[in-house]
Amino acid sequence: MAEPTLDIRGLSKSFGALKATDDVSLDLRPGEIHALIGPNGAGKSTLIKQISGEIAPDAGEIRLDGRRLSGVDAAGRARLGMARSFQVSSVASEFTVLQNVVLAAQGASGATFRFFRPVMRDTALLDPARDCIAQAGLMGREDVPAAALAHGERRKLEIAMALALRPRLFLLDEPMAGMGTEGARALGDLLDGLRHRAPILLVEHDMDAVFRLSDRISVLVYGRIIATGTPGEIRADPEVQRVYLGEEA
Ligand SMILES: Nc1ncnc2c1ncn2[C@@H]1O[C@H](COP(=O)(O)OP(=O)(O)OP(=O)(O)O)[C@@H](O)[C@H]1O
Repeated sequence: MAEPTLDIRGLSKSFGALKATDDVSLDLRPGEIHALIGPNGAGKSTLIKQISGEIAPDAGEIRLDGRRLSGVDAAGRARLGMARSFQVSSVASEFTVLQNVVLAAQGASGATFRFFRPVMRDTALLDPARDCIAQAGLMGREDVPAAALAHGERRKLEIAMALALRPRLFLLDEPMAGMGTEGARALGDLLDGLRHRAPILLVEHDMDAVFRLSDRISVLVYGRIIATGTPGEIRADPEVQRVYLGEEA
């Protein structure tokens, strides 16, 4: 079996008496979409924040490509290729699609400050940025200000910006939120293709998308993983049925 890209062992985080994540272990393998599902308050966001470096775990270990990440902050993890998307604040509304992607690429390179106009003439930055825009399905929209994009296009811009990080993996937190049926399906198709660029750890409440796209699903309940398996295994798991999926699946 291929070495996991991301390997999480025994991750725990408490807020006072509340164990938000409790001895969580999971891995993300090359080429896969691994979904993390669970009821509201199960600890999904807390887990993602520990992986991205926004919250320090109380215990446990995270490895990216075999390298221990303790002591590496969120910016350092992003530079190592951990692309966390759908943090809307990272998009600059007044800048165009192309400018946003170039800025993301420049930030990821860890380059010190450079003046913006020369950056926008630098083909070494522009060509890969245009590639990322095409892969995210935004070809022809390069010069549109982010503020003028439709909701679904903005999601695509966030994907293009994540691609500009030359990611080793994607951490996607509820990408389908607010998309509508058609939009969610189109975004799902995009994610389906992206997994071959870098594996995806997907937190998502849209169960249709989760069961359609995922290679594996882990179910988190009260901070603990109660099951990990293929969509078929998860659907058939009696405990998952009892505590979470119920009539939904
Ligand atoms: N900074 C914090 N301080 C105190 N408690 C917190 C903090 N962050 C999260 N929690 C609590 O930890 C638990 C897990 O929250 P978390 O947001 O990780 O769940 P979630 O599975 O992402 O939920 P949702 O599906 O609603 O987004 C919840 O009970 C929440 O209230």
